[in-house]
Amino acid sequence: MPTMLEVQGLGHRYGAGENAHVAVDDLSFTVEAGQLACIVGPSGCGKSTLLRCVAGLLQPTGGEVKLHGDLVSGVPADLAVVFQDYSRSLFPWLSVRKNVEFPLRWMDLGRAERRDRAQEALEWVGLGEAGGKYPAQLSGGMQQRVSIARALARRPSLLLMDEPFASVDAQTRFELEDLLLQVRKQHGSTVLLVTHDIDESVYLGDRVLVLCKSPASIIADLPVDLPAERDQITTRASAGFVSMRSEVARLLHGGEPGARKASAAEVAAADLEETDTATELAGSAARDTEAELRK
Ligand SMILES: Nc1ncnc2c1ncn2[C@@H]1O[C@H](COP(=O)(O)OP(=O)(O)OP(=O)(O)O)[C@@H](O)[C@H]1O
Repeated sequence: MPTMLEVQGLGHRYGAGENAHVAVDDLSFTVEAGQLACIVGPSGCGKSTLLRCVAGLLQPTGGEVKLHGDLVSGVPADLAVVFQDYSRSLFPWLSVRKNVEFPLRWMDLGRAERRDRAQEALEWVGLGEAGGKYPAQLSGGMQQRVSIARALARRPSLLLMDEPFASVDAQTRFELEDLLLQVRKQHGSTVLLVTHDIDESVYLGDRVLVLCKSPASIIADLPVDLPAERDQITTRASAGFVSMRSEVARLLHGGEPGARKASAAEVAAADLEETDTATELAGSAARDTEAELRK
């Protein structure tokens, strides 16, 4: 696959002199077209700063970012960002459809095509019937779906997501994660997603880039060796998932990269945990379904 994104020696320092704060330091990686790469790191390590530099929203103080080989010096037209806080990124006075159409005004599209694209993107996220509503009439999870539709309507080459599911409840989070996997499969999207949630990074990613504490730099770049088809119950309970999750957790807690391979005993323990977790998750899914049916 061709390289979509190249980040080379990226650094960002806020302020100057005695008050300077280095948030990102000499960070390099590439993302191939069609890949879903997750960046995981502790709170405050510089994840959002990194993403803002990649998005062209912030001028890095060192290094460079290239999209399709072109230097990023402002927000590229074929890049879209989904932020954590949907309540601040949607315009409350515009209908859902108008919110999705809004960024299309800066593209060379007629009114009818803008409307069609917005409707199509709303259908991709399961909100084809909600175009006439206003954000306040939707749940938090639905509002975040609108934000995702708005990003997708631009048909970006690269979708950047900054903690996109951190402001919704656990059940909605699972639904939105699966929505992302489904959209990504249908459209072959290239995604760079930042999260502090280890499980989410392993569940979603083809690759997990682990960042160290501030200033952000990459301590490991791990391929996720799990089947492409993922499922909230069986994938999360699988031995491969459990082993990968422990590895990322170990690295985040200061472990040496590449120092560990799962032992037979650990895999056996993970298998036992797999059975317990699967039972627990199946029970919780059944309780949620019952609660839904009682409504
Ligand atoms: N505008 C700013 N001016 C000065 N320092 C800043 C600014 N924005 C962020 N920082 C600092 O840079 C560091 C990295 O911040 P950043 O928001 O990128 O981290 P993060 O990993 O995304 O955090 P979180 O996971 O909590 O959202 C933090 O120490 C933060 O206080």
